Amino acid sequence: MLLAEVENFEKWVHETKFKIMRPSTMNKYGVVLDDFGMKTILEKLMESKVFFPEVGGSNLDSHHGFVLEYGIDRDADLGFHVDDSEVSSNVGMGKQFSGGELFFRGVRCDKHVNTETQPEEIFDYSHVPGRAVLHRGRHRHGARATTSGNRINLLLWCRSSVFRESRKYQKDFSSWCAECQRKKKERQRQSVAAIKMDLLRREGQTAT
Ligand SMILES: O=C(O)CCC(=O)C(=O)O
Ligand SMILES: [Fe+2]
Repeated sequence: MLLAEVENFEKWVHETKFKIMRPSTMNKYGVVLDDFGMKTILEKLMESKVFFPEVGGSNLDSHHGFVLEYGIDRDADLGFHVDDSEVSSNVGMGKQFSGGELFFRGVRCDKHVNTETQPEEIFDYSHVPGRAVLHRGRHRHGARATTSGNRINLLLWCRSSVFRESRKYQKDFSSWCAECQRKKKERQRQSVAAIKMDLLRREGQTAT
């Protein structure tokens, strides 16, 4: 039913040449669900989530919900990005398609968003219609080209104003940014090595 609504809406937009807001600057197609009466149901969906508390997942209080369509006459793929969300839900809605795999490449804070991907962070996923993928908004990802058929997805970007406010005063995001975590471990390793060196040096001095 939702897909029929989306199709009708797209047809109407095409026929009337009506200018609508697309879900984000990355999409030429796709519709924002709040625009056709789905605000309350999306709020309920968002409130039911308690995943990813380290990125505000237990304090979600606003959302951006939309449907995306890929394939011939629609968008082909989606470039590498992070979402403007704390937690994102991505539901595969069909239809018949090939291609369109999602690729994930590690969670990053603003400062480290363009840093190298580590081998263990490479994760590709072929979306199955009817299944939802839930991920941190800061988990870098993209969607490969849909090579045949139509791929349609329901996206819900969930945000937490409390998390966003608290983030302004922090520098270290090692509880969720993999690069902050690596840097912190490296600092700890260096400081342990320096202490060991110092102890050895002092032991050497007392022995002579
Ligand atoms: O097409 C997809 O499955 C990915 C969509 C997405 O990542 C987004 O809209 O933020
Ligand atoms: Fe995304």
